[in-house]
Amino acid sequence: MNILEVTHLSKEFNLHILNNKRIESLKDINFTMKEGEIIGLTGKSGSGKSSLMKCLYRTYLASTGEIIYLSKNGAVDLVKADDHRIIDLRKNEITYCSQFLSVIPRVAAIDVVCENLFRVEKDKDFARSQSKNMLEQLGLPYDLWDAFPVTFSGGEQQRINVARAIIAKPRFLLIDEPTASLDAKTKDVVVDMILRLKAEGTSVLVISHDEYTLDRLCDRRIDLKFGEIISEEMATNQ
Ligand SMILES: Nc1ncnc2c1ncn2[C@@H]1O[C@H](COP(=O)(O)OP(=O)(O)OP(=O)(O)O)[C@@H](O)[C@H]1O
Repeated sequence: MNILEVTHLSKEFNLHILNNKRIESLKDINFTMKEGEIIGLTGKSGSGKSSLMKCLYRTYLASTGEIIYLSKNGAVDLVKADDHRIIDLRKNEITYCSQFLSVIPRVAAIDVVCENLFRVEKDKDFARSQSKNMLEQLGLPYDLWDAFPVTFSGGEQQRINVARAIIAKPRFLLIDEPTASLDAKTKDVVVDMILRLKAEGTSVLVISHDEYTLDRLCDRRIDLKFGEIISEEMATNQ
């Protein structure tokens, strides 16, 4: 069953301060995604990968087209859905993990990771134990668990970001460069965590420039160039 059907999606920006200069970041994008599938979005810098992800999460409102998402409560067009529906989907089904961690200052790493789980898990001690478990698997030094992530290194922040995004096991995960600043061992831990989510039914759209990560994760790749899909390929291990 398809969890996502994207048809004739385009996104353009009108830059008012530059005399209404028009930038077409996505042009007539069409693809479908099966439930439980992992699709890798690839393409050079500026090809439109993040724009596509942001349209799916409704950070950007698409200029034209449809994004039909099959939610637990039926199909919804993410372009036309009202803001309440989008907020509800973000709370309960769709998680977006950007490349960079943004956090409230002075919240301990362990609580940042718990944030999404607190929404669905009433037992706070259980949520904290899940968070500790993830930080341990990701090799975040014990000393940092109650420290504030704003001061962490790039790789440490990335681990917090990924842990926070996947701890509540979203139904649909949009994840941008999950392994970019990680060493080989931690990269494998993150890839294994995402594959475990897939095994439990999560559908994943992942942006990555890392061939190893893409090879291990993806069922299919969609390659973008100048805002258009130039190829769609099944992974060789399929
Ligand atoms: N908010 C915005 N306002 C104006 N132009 C934008 C905006 N967001 C994206 N763009 C433009 O859309 C095009 C695609 O950008 P996008 O960030 O989607 O590329 P990308 O493939 O994700 O690149 P990267 O790999 O470097 O992150 C670029 O030309 C960019 O300048």
